[in-house]
Parts: sequence; C-alpha cells; structure tokens
Amino acid sequence: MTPPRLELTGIAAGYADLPVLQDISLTIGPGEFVSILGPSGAGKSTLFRLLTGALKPARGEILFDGRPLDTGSSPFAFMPQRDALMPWRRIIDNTTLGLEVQGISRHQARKRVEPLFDEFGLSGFERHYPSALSGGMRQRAALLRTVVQNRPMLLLDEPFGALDALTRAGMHRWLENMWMRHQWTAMLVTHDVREAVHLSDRIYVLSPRPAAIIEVVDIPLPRPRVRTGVAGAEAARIETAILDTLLSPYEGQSS
Ligand SMILES: Nc1ncnc2c1ncn2[C@@H]1O[C@H](COP(=O)(O)OP(=O)(O)OP(=O)(O)O)[C@@H](O)[C@H]1O
Repeated sequence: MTPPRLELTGIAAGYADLPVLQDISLTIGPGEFVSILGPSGAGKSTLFRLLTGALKPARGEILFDGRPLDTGSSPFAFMPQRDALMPWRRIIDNTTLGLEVQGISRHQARKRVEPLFDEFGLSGFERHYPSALSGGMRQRAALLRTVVQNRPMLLLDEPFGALDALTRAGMHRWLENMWMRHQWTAMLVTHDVREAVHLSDRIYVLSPRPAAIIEVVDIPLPRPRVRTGVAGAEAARIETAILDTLLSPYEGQSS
C-alpha cells in the first residue's frame, strides 16, 4: 500500500515554556489539498516551522512517503504569508529565486519560469518590478516562484490573508483550477473558513493554543467548487458547522 505523502503522529511542540501544539496527528495523501484551520495564534505557522526544520518537535513523529522527514533535503516548497518579493528584482528574477538558491543559473532558471507566465496571469509583466503589480498578481508571482521548484509538496501559509475579499475569492477559484490541472499535494494553513472549504479535500480544525485537532472535516463537494445550487448550499452548511466548532471554545465569554 502506498504510504501517505505526509503523516504526523502525536506531535507536540512549543517555544521555551510556551506549549503551542499538543498531540497533532494528520495525514495528507498524494495529490490531496488539505487545510489546517484555526484561530489566530493557535500555532499554524509553528506547524510549518516543524516541517521546514526551523523547530524540532518535543514529541511525536513526522513521516514523508513513509520515512522520517529529512529537513536537510526538504521535500517542501514553501509559500509564506507575505509574498516576500524582493522590490529590487524584476518579477521574472523574483520567480527564479528558489531555483537560484538550489544552484541553478539565472539563465537556466529564466528558461524554466518563462513558459509559465501566461498560466499564472503574469504575461507582459516579466520585466516589471513588484511595486507595479496588484496584490493578486504579486501572490501569483510568489506561487509561481514556489511551484517552479518542483518539490513533492506545497506548503501555503495564509497566502491570501492580505488580499481584499473580492481578490481573495478570485484567487481561490484560480488556485483550485491550477491545483486540479497540476495535481499538487498541498497543505494550506488559514483562519478563513470559506477559503478552506473552497479549496480542501479535508480540513483539520485546531482549537486555540495549546492547539489540538478538534475536528476533521471531509469536503465531498464536486469540483470546481461553486457558490450556487445544491453544492453551494452544502458548502454554506459546512462553513456554518465549522464556524460553530471554531467558536465553541469562546462560548459564554463576553465579546
Ligand atoms: N519564535 C517564537 N518564540 C516564541 N514564541 C513564539 C515564536 N513564534 C511564535 N510564537 C508564539 O507561538 C504561538 C503560536 O504562533 P503561530 O505563529 O504559530 O500562530 P498562528 O496560528 O500561525 O497565528 P496567526 O494566525 O496569527 O499567524 C503564539 O502565541 C506566538 O506568540
């Protein structure tokens, strides 16, 4: 049997005397889009720090393709919360950055990214600087820089958190489309319930810190996901149920 791409079992982690994650267990299969949904400060970014090797777990096991995760030769391409585009580099040279870090020459790296500009809605902007791009375009450039590294799995840390609601909704449709076409294995952390329901095959819902998984929600809705008809009504029902779960620890507290 093929093992999951990523499997976390009984993970606990924190900083000094601050416990952040407790008993986190989850799996992500090849080609799955899985979200970790939790309140601000629950420890979503901390989870990514464990995967990228920036932090060691106090307890538990992380397996990748059935073997202990080797953070030295990371299987992950990571997209951070902010696009982290370098303002002094043209868009094309921002998108080659991950490849250049891997030791590929800028010339070769450009050859690899150039054919992808059209698909990422960035055609004609290759030689512009990041300041000339809209928020959505900047995020697409950051995602291009991430996926072109051709690593086995994508880690997306609230990639659309800074965008306005309309741009964000457009990015959800675009990203789902791209994921369906490329069949990436992806893990998203977010506190946006609608985003998680739109994009995910499965959602792990975190409690407030010290975070544990309080619910696992499979999203069996057809793709591409829509906001209309029976499927749209079912998406709205799932969103409301998840929101109730997320808010339950705060019930009885005055706002
Ligand atoms: N390097 C660090 N040293 C000490 N404490 C930290 C460090 N990084 C994060 N924390 C604390 O750990 C907790 C979890 O932080 P983390 O960034 O993982 O949460 P998050 O769920 O990603 O939050 P947000 O949704 O606001 O980005 C917070 O209380 C934070 O202050």
